[in-house]
Amino acid sequence: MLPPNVCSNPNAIAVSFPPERCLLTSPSASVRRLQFSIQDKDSIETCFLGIHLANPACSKIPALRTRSTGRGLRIEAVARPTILVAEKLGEAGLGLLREFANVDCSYNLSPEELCVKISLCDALIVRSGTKVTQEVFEASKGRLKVVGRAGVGIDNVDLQAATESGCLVVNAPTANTVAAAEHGIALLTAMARNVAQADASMKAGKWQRNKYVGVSLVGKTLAVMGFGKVGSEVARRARGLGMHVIAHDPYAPADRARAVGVDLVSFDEAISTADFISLHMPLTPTTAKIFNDETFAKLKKGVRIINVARGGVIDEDALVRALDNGTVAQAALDVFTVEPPPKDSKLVIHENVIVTPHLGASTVEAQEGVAVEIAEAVIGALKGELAATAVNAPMVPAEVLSELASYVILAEKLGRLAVQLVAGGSGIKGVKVVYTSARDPDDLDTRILRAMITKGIIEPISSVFVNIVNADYTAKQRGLRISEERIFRDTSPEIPLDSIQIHLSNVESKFASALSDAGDITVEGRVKDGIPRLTLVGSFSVDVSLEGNVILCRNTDQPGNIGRVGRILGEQNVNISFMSVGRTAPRKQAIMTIGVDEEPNKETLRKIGETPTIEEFVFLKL
Ligand SMILES: NC(=O)c1ccc[n+]([C@@H]2O[C@H](COP(=O)([O-])OP(=O)(O)OC[C@H]3O[C@@H](n4cnc5c(N)ncnc54)[C@H](O)[C@@H]3O)[C@@H](O)[C@H]2O)c1
Ligand SMILES: O=C(O)[C@H](O)COP(=O)(O)O
Repeated sequence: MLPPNVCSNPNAIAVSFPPERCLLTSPSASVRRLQFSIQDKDSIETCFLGIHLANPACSKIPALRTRSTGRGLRIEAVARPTILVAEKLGEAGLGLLREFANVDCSYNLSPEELCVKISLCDALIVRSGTKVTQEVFEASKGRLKVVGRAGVGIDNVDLQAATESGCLVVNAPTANTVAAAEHGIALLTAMARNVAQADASMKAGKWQRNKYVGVSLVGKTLAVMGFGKVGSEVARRARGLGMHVIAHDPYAPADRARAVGVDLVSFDEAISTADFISLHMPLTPTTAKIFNDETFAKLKKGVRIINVARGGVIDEDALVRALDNGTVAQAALDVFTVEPPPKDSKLVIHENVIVTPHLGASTVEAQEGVAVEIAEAVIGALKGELAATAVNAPMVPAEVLSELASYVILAEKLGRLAVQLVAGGSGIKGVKVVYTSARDPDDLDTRILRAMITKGIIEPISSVFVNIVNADYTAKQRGLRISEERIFRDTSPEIPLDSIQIHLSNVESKFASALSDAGDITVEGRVKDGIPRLTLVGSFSVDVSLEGNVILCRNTDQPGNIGRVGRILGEQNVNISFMSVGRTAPRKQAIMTIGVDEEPNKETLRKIGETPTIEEFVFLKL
């Protein structure tokens, strides 16, 4: 049995053993070390099984993940992730999740129970009924990587807390649009014809034909507040009912509205001219209680209101007053400030109000669609893919990501390298990134590169985990100003980038030769044949693959230097993977860049430092 060595995560065991014990071979590199990160102790058997079955195609087995490191190929056997589904989800989505992960469907958890469970989960899927608060992120202790909102509204997820903890939030924004729009129309027509009240009356044994005379829709004005996905579908359907539709949305393009035969108007015009008002804006600090006493005072007397958006956009007490004084003739509500609303809610029991318990998205078709949409988004995010429906991270299309894949690695390694050149390792304030490219700036999305540079700079000098979600936030928190500059270079626009340069300003370097003429620590890299390479240190051109660890030495260019350093490394069994010499001129100042597979011990580094021809040197881990 292999000796387990328990690592810092209390839920994980890391087991390492030497190459000769490995049962795996790899097509691309020799295995030097094998490490299993097993997040759930109960899965150890499964992981070992996976290893015995492994063959050169091992990287295709989902439980095994290969990562190229300076020490060769690192293979990690990872336990299947655990996904907590905290609210009912369609079977098709659950099926997809179960193929990929351990799925724990636990509905109706109290906030305390959720906090206990979450520390054992990598992803959480909710609908609108679960509050994902800062406490939940804190309780997860960094394990929670993705929150999937099986629907549109993300007002029940604390996005700031998610971002701060590097947790990606994804939603399913399209699959319930039609269902919500249909429910809006159902409420509109039911309200106009008193369907719910008449039904209740008949069930109570009455026959009240005169009491339930309704109003017609044709020719009436409907104001759609929020002309997004649901709002525009409601508008389209209302036009089919012969209504005159206007809309208010400060962010919607007028031509999209015109295409549906709708005029975009101001908030005041919309609310003061409408016979019916249908709400379809999200709940945000700006829209919270946007319908209040002041607003109701501006409405056309006898207006009818439908809300299938969020309860919080209406001040519910003000609505009760407006209903009581006849300003609002009727309201049809699917959503409430507090859900479920209190049993004695004056709004719910009001005779001119019809209500449904947040059913907008609740059709069989919509729930199956939402379940698949969110399952795919969560699985993709757990695999490390950038989600197209990310709510708190830049959305980078898959094709852009695949095109930039090697540059993403380059960006992180350059950041990692640059920060290790700083004397003291902290106190960096200004980072300038210069991208040279033949592409038009609009055709080059650098957000992911900036995030990876930030990761490379911050992670070696802190315990913070940085990813694309929290990179900008973390940089800001640490007072790190990252500016970006594009330089046009007339190379092939087929290639997204020619080079990436990082400049750290106002810092001292432990390797003076890394300072450019302007006094900034400067490193530059390029991708050649898909391999990230270091091409400039300070003002010295070099050309080495950015793999493994690197020793930078400054010396006077003369015969014997390479041999001397090579011998010291060889004596300590440190394998040199590559070498490059950059010099200002023959026999003048030179930089020797040596890639090493192993990490030299202190004694080896001391010997290199004492070599008479070496003027300065630095060892950098990539
Ligand atoms: N009842 C339900 O079950 C149900 C189902 C689906 C969606 N919803 C809710 O409906 C709302 C709309 O969903 P969607 O998918 O159409 O979202 P969306 O993002 O496509 O549309 C929202 C629109 O509101 C606009 N908007 C933002 N602030 C505004 C403001 N101050 N005034 C006017 N418009 C503003 C935006 O520009 C956007 O066009 C969301 O709150 C969502 O949670 C509810
Ligand atoms: O925002 C949404 O998608 C709707 O309000 C649906 O919410 P639900 O998933 O809780 O039904």
